Amino acid sequence: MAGDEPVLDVRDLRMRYGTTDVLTGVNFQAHRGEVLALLGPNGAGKTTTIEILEGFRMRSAGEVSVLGSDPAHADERWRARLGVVLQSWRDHGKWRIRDLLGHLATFYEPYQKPWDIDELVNAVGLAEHAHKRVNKLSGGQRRRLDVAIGIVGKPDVLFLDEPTVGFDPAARREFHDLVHRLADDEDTTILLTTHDLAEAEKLADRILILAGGSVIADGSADQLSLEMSTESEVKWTMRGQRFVHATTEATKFVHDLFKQHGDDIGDLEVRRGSLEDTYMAMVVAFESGQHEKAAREFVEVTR
Ligand SMILES: Nc1ncnc2c1ncn2[C@@H]1O[C@H](COP(=O)(O)OP(=O)(O)OP(=O)(O)O)[C@@H](O)[C@H]1O
Repeated sequence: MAGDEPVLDVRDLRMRYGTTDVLTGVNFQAHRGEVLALLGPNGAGKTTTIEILEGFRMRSAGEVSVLGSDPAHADERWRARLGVVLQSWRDHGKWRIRDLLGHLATFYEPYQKPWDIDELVNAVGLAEHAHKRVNKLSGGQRRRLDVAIGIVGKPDVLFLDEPTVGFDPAARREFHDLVHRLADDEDTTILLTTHDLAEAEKLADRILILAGGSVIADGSADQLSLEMSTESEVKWTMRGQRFVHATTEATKFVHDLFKQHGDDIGDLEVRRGSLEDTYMAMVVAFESGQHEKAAREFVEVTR
């Protein structure tokens, strides 16, 4: 695979369950070391998309390439370059953590050098539980183990389906550091789904919003915020009083504020609209567009 070829290349991907079209033409690419967050309402088709890319589910139509191969026809060597963290992992209850990870690592050995198990157990924050049985772990610790299982083979591509559900704030922060480390130091390409928009904003180089069967937005959190002209919040103090103003033109507003009040302004703070504001605006705009379209079509049909 050439260096500049996309690691993930999805063109006009379609998926139909029975008579229901869930994906109606999904398009996106990802390059080496990029972190993508796939967002969208419940039932939008995020897990379906990821499962097709993992080779776990056959698509109805479209072209998909992962690491230069079609997941529907890829071999063991290809699979060994993939890391997968599912929404819930199968039960390995009786295994001790260190033994389980060591055992799983042997599957990757013919193809590439897996993680050193002690280093891995440390990286996911399970060092003090390494000799415990899986069924003795708490929910959050289980999830950490899921992540360890997903990355034990040092994958080139990592798929994470809602990886931090059940994590406490410390585990969440450790996990974010781990994702940055994998992307920056190991050049791992990462596609994750999450409903935690602050997490997506923190982790992802690019955000994809899936709605109505296709990708309705693709860009960095900043780009999407600009596209939707999401309002920023400007806060300042003046003569002992606090002020707040919401504006889509924060720079101009601050400039005018200083022109008018100069040195009287103190404690100035500008907060760009969060990804949550942008996401909500985009999904609401998309859904109201869909309703209008459906209403127009209804009028046309009944005319
Ligand atoms: N095996 C299946 N057979 C029939 N329908 C399915 C199947 N799997 C998923 N679906 C349907 O496809 C749609 C998309 O499901 P999917 O799990 O991909 O969505 P999602 O975006 O991951 O949702 P969530 O945010 O709730 O996890 C849903 O309406 C779901 O009911």
